[in-house]
Amino acid sequence: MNDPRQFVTGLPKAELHLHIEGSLEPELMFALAERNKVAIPFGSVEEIRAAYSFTRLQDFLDIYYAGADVLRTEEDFRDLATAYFDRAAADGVRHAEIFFDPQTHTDRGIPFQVVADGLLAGMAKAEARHGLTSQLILCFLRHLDEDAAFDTLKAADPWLDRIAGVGLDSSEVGHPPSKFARIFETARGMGLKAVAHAGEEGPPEYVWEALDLLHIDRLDHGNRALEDDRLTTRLVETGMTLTVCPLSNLKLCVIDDIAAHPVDRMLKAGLQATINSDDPAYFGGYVVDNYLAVAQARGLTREDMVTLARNSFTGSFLSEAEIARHLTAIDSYCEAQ
Ligand SMILES: Nc1ncnc2[nH]cnc12
Ligand SMILES: [Zn+2]
Repeated sequence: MNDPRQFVTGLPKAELHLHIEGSLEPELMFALAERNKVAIPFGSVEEIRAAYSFTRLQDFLDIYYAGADVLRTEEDFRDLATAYFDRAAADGVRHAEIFFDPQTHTDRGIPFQVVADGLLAGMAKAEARHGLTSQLILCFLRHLDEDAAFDTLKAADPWLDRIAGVGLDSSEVGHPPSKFARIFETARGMGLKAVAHAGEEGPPEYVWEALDLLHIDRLDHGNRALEDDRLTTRLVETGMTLTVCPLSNLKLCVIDDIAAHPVDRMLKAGLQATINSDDPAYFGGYVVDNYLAVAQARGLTREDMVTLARNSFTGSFLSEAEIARHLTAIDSYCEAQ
């Protein structure tokens, strides 16, 4: 098969870095605004898309939190998740570990139950419809304080058997992982996995803190870890999975040009890099678009793409048996090419 898009689409893969609120496409934003009689500051879908021009993470976050205001009911969260899973399934995603930001909703008066049950309904539907499995990762907003994170974990208590782990997202610089050491310790003590955004805009020191203070199982982004050789060695030696998001890096100006993306340097260094879409509705592409963007810009081989797909399963929170089943599916796919 010569067409790279066809090859990458057919390649079984997992998506490990996806903010479900960041999959809210302008069309659905518009439809939900109408359904819920919520005023939005845009006259058309085109106007919304035209506003998606960012020079740094905070520009994006401001518009992303504003967009989430149209999400009001369980049905809205279910429809949001369903739209993402339908799109992901079309991209050959077999398993997804999705982030959600409960505080973005509870702070607007939307109960945790509405958010969680809506998303879980979408997840069940995706498994029935596409055989696509998924897990939920509850993210704490790092621009808020530790008490707010503890309140959120308490609100999540009845759902903890359906939540795989906790994460840390939002404005990175000025909000180091150390601010959340105690909540991560509590969450890990409850048996939850731990992930954190670090080294996206923040310095390598934040990645060190995520490792040493939050004891993360997976590192979200991690681009700036490459600035520190000792840190890179630590990540390689511990087999830490990095959830890398090329189009996000480009749109948020973490890199100036996609041709400067470090994913092949990461692979060459021995890092367990994976490819993900982060906030696809805002950054102009789903997971296959992200693979293809770096494949083209950095001359990745098919072998590299297979490595990235394999890493997405080995870095997932699936059981060993489930990981082995997906890796066998990748082998069978490659043999059939
Ligand atoms: N790329 C990103 N970095 C930090 N917080 C986020 N929330 C949604 N997308 C994010
Ligand atoms: Zn992210």
